[in-house]
Amino acid sequence: MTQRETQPETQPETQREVRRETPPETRRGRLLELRDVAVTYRSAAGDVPAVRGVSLTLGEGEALGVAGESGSGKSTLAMALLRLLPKTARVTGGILLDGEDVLTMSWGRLRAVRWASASVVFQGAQHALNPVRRVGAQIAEPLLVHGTATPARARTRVAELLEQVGLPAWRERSYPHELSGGQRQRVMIAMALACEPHLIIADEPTTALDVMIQAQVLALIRTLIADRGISLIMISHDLSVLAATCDRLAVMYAGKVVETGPSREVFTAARHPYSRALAEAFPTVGDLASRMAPRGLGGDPPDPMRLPGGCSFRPRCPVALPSCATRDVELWPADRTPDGQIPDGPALDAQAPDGQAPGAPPPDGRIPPEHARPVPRHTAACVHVLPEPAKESA
Ligand SMILES: Nc1ncnc2c1ncn2[C@@H]1O[C@H](COP(=O)(O)OP(=O)(O)OP(=O)(O)O)[C@@H](O)[C@H]1O
Repeated sequence: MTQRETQPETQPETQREVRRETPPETRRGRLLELRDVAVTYRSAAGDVPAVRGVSLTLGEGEALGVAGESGSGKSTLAMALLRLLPKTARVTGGILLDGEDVLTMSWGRLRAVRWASASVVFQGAQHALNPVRRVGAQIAEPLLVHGTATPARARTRVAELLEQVGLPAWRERSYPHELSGGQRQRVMIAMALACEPHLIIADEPTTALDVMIQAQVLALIRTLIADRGISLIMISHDLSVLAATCDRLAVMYAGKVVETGPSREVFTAARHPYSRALAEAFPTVGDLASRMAPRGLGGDPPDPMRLPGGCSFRPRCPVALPSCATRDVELWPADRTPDGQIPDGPALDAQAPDGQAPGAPPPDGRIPPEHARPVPRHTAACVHVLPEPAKESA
């Protein structure tokens, strides 16, 4: 990077940094609603159920992180949002963007929606950018295709966009191979911003970058979406990156969302055993012990064509119960019993004093014994952590 190139302001990052949830008053309404979305690929070997009944909502100006291991269906879900999947994919359910169902809109309408209402930052800008076109022309393309700018205005706009993503205007004449990985990713972000969309879908936007550049690009994304009130769906296998960038997290396993919630809660006090394992799989920067011995996730994700019955995570789950072989994990709010009743006496959360480690019973014993379960906050709500679960015999 040359002296003339400006870097957007970055702040020191730690992998355990967790973004505070967007205050409710900044959310003006619901931008996106997924209703029971399922995606099945047809393949020579048979049908591959890549996404299995996902229902989610995204508020205006909200950032949602979708996490999960490789093969959990994150990219398939993200690409389904703008019907960017190959023809072998069959998508069912409802995808309401600004109240319009993406799955049933005409191709003409869909073309208008892409870039202008919602745009995508693909993983690996090296492959997403056209190698034989100057980056300025590529950033200008959505503006010209959508008729939102004349060629002269598009040129000015390209210079503005490059500056906003921390690149000098003269870079518009560069070809992708003349840029570093981080600079190419900035170009992708400039393209995504060009038509001032309401939603940006970022699929692993920093995966190919080194840690320092990753932090810069994440800080850039955070600043740009916050300044403009753009909603974000960010896909990553790295829960810590998502927790630092997004208001809410959705954790996917074997094509299903197994847990959603505010980033802070899902990252530091996950309820589902898989989310907990995923959060623990990443070392904490500054915590030598966790770096020396990061707790990997044992076993492999299941083959979507051969999913086990009941809970798909059961074969890898450290707290599986015999009943998990026949039914999925149920999560319920920490202040509710499994049948939805409010338990007698104050709930664990209500009683935990400030500064108290989540879930640890306070030393003064103010929590009635029946609520003081020795499990992290909200894991009290998970069927797996009710007192002394009987381990399934091998
Ligand atoms: N075109 C396709 N045809 C058949 N199966 C596919 C196709 N694309 C993806 N799959 C399968 O769908 C499942 C979900 O894949 P997907 O790429 O959405 O997962 P992912 O969580 O994004 O993984 P990664 O992080 O590795 O990109 C996987 O089992 C994958 O093999």
